[in-house]
Amino acid sequence: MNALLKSLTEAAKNSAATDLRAAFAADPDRFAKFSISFEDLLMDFSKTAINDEILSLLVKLAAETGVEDKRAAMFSGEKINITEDRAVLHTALRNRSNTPVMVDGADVMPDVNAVLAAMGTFAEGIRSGTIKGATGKAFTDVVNIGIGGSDLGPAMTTLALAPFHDGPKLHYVSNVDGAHIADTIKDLDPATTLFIVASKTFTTIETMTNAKTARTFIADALGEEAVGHHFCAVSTALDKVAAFGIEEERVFGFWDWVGGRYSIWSAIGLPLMIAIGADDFGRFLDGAHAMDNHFREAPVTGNLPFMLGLLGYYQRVVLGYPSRAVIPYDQRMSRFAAYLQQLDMESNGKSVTIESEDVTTPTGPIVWGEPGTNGQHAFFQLLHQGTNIIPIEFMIAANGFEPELRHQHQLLMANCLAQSEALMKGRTLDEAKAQLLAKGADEATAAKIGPHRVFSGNRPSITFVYDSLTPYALGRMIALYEHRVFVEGVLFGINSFDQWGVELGKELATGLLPVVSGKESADGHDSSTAGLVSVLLKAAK
Ligand SMILES: O=P(O)(O)OC[C@H]1O[C@](O)(CO)[C@@H](O)[C@@H]1O
Repeated sequence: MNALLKSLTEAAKNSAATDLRAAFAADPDRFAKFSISFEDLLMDFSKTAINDEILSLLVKLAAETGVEDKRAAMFSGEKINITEDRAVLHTALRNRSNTPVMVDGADVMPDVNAVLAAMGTFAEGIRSGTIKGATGKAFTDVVNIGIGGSDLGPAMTTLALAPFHDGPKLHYVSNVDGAHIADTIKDLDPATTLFIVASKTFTTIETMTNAKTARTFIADALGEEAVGHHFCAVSTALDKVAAFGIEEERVFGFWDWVGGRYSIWSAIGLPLMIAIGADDFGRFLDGAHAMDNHFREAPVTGNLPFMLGLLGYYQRVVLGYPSRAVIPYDQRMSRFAAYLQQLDMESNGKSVTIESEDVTTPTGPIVWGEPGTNGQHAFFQLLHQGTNIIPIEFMIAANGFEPELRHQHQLLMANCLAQSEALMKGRTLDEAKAQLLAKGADEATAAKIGPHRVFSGNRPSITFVYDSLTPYALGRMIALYEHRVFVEGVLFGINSFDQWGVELGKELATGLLPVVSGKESADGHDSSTAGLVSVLLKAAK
C-alpha cells in the first residue's frame, strides 16, 4: 500500500473527528474551518470525518498523484483519454474567455463559437415562430430523441430551470421501449412538433429506432416532404445524419473530444437553449466557465472540486463506503442524481488503471439520490439507522422562485438542515429513554423501546448552499461535479473518459434480437437465457 494511503488509514482510525459530535463540541470553529466558498456557493464539509491531519495528508496525496499536472493536461487539450486517443475538452465548449484551445495543432474555439451561434439562430427562430413547420404553423412542442448523455443533460437541466422556460414545450424520449415515444407523441400535433435527433455517434439503436418511429409519425400525418421541416439533428457523425435525410443546415455538430456525459455544453444543449433562450443558455455556460477558472486557479484547500474529490476519495477508499447519496432539497433537481449516475459511474466505474493493470483500491462509488423532502419519507430510515454508512451530499438554495410560498421554502430549508444535524448528532440511549420518560412512559417501556429510538449519529454529510438555482448556478454546480469526478479518477489512477463497460451488453442484445423475434434458435446461449427466451416467446401474442 502506498505510504500516504497507509498514513491516511492510520489517521482515520485515530481521528477524533470520526466522533463528529465530540469534534463539534470541542471546536466551536469547526464550521468555519471546514467550509469553503466560491461566489455565493458554499460547501460545508465540517460534518464529515475530517481533521487537520487528514486534510493535510489528502492534500499531499493529491500532490503526489499529480492531480494538478493532469488538470493542466486536460485543459490544454492533451489526449488524456488514452484508450480512445482523444482529448477531453468539454471545458472548451464553455470557454467564455475565448482563449485558443489547441487540438492537433488547431484552435477549436472558432468551430465552437460557430456552432453556438448557429444553435442560437435556430433556437431563437423556433422560439419566435419565424422557423415554422411544413404547414406554416409555429412549433409548440419540441421532442428530443436521445439517450444517456444525449438525453440526461438536457432533460435534467430543462426541469431544473423551469422558472426560466419561456419557449415551446419540451419532451424527452430515450427508452427503446415503444411506450416512451407512444406516450409522448399521443397528444402532440404533428404540424406543430419539432423532433431533435441527438446522438453523438448516430448509431445508438434506441435513438435510431425512436427517430424512425417519429419520422413515420410526421410522414403519415403531413407527407414525406414535411419530414425535413420537422427534424433537426445533433451529432459528431455528420455523414450518418445526412444518410438519415436531415438537411445540412439543420445539423448541429460537435467533436470527438466531447464525451457523451460531458456534452450538455455542446449542441446537445440545443433543447435547453430552445426552452430558456440563447442568453440564459449563455449564462449557463458562464457559470460552468467560472467553476473551470476556480478549479484551475484556487489553492487546493479552498478549491471546491478539488476538496469534493479528495473527500469523495477519502470516503470511498480510506473509509470504504461503497455508495453516496446526492439529495437536492429542490424538486426541480429531481433528475440531478440520475444525471450524476452517468457522469460519475460511467466515468469512474472502472477496474483497470491507466497503466492497464488491475486496480488495487476501490474506484467510483454507487451514486444515487432523490430530492428532499421526499426521500425523508422513503429511504432516510436506512440512512439514519441502517447498518451501512452512506455519505450524503445535500444541496439547498437560500431562495426559491415562489416568493408567495416563502413559508414552504422555510420548511424545505429547515428539513435539509435538520437531516444533516440528525445524521451527525444522532440520539443516545440515555436521551431516547429520557424522552420516553418525559412523555409519560414507565421505566420498563423506556428500556424496551429506547434502543429502537437510538440514532448512532456520526453519519457524514456535505451541504451545498447557494443563492438560487439560476442558469449560472446550475452550470457552476454541474461543472463542480464534473471536476470532482476528474479529481477522483486521477486519484484512483484510472481513465475516467472511456466507457467500454457498456459495450458487451450492446453486442449481446444485437445477437439476441433475432432470437427473441423467433427467427433464430437460442442454441448456444446459457440455459437461463434460453429458458427466458422460451417463456417470452410462448407468452408473446
Ligand atoms: O450520443 P450517443 O452516441 O447516441 O450515445 C448515447 C450514450 O450511450 C453511451 O455510449 C453508453 O451506452 C453513453 O456514453 C452515451 O452518452
